[in-house]
Amino acid sequence: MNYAIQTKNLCKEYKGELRVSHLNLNIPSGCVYGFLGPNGAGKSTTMKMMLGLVKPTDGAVRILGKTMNEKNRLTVLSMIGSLIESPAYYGHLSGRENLEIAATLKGVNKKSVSHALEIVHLNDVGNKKVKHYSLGMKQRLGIACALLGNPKLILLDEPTNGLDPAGIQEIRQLICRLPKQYGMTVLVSSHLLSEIDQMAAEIGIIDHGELLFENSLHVLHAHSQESLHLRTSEPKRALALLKEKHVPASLSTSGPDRRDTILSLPMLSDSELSGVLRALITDHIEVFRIEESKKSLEDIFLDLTGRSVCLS
Ligand SMILES: Nc1ncnc2c1ncn2[C@@H]1O[C@H](COP(=O)(O)OP(=O)(O)OP(=O)(O)O)[C@@H](O)[C@H]1O
Repeated sequence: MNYAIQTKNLCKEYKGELRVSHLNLNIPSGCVYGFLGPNGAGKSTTMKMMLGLVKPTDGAVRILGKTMNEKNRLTVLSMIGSLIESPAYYGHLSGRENLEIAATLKGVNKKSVSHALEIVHLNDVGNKKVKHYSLGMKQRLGIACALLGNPKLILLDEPTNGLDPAGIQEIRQLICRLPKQYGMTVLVSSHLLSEIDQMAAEIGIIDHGELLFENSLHVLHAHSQESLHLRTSEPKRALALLKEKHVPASLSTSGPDRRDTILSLPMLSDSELSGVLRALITDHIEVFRIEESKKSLEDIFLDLTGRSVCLS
């Protein structure tokens, strides 16, 4: 596989504490990679190390096939765009003028300003003063700035923080378009699994500086099969009966004091379920209630890693 970023044993220590610990990330090229973790997990520190803004205590960062070192740092960084902290703008200048200044500072052709404004859908308001922009527009301008010079890779640290739902939606759609339309790799961090779920193909989950999970989102979802839960008059006898019929079933408890014993089954087709119900009723077991449920991504994550992380 082709990787846009790989980190090898990447560590950062602050005041004697490892805040990023032996991180081995593998970020495939041409996708949106969601870098997830609760506040303080070490996401920003990791991204800053990728951008050479923070010096690793140990380990290495490989970007677009090159292991970053003092000699090649500037060449490597010229291939990356980033939005790490809230961008600062000149409010009395237009979005376009702000980008032109950024282009000059970056040594990028000013022609790329129009293209960047187009990608983030700000071309209509490019000549408006930034002080009149909404927060969402300012954030899109920040992404436009990251896009100057057509980088192959962009790093966005919590780009939807503080935005209203409409602004979040705009940024999300914009991020999803970047790999498809422009062949870019996007590394986007968030503390919200639900948000990453809507835009990333690959995810890495970090907590207390350690990588807990890295895989495609499909793998998480593959574990999220729906299941059926039956409340019956005699759960134990129902379980035995279904086992006899080779229906994979199990018992679990629910309710306020966990007093209700529930029969859980994998999702069945209509005809399979009607067969199960017929067997129970024929055996004089009453079925009071049937519910369908789907595991939340947090639950799946807990099953996979044995660790509970608050990502909602
Ligand atoms: N310059 C610094 N000096 C000392 N400690 C730091 C420094 N920068 C970050 N830390 C600590 O490192 C840990 C990871 O911080 P980091 O900002 O990377 O987390 P994060 O996952 O990006 O979370 P958030 O979204 O809250 O920024 C935190 O405990 C933080 O206090």
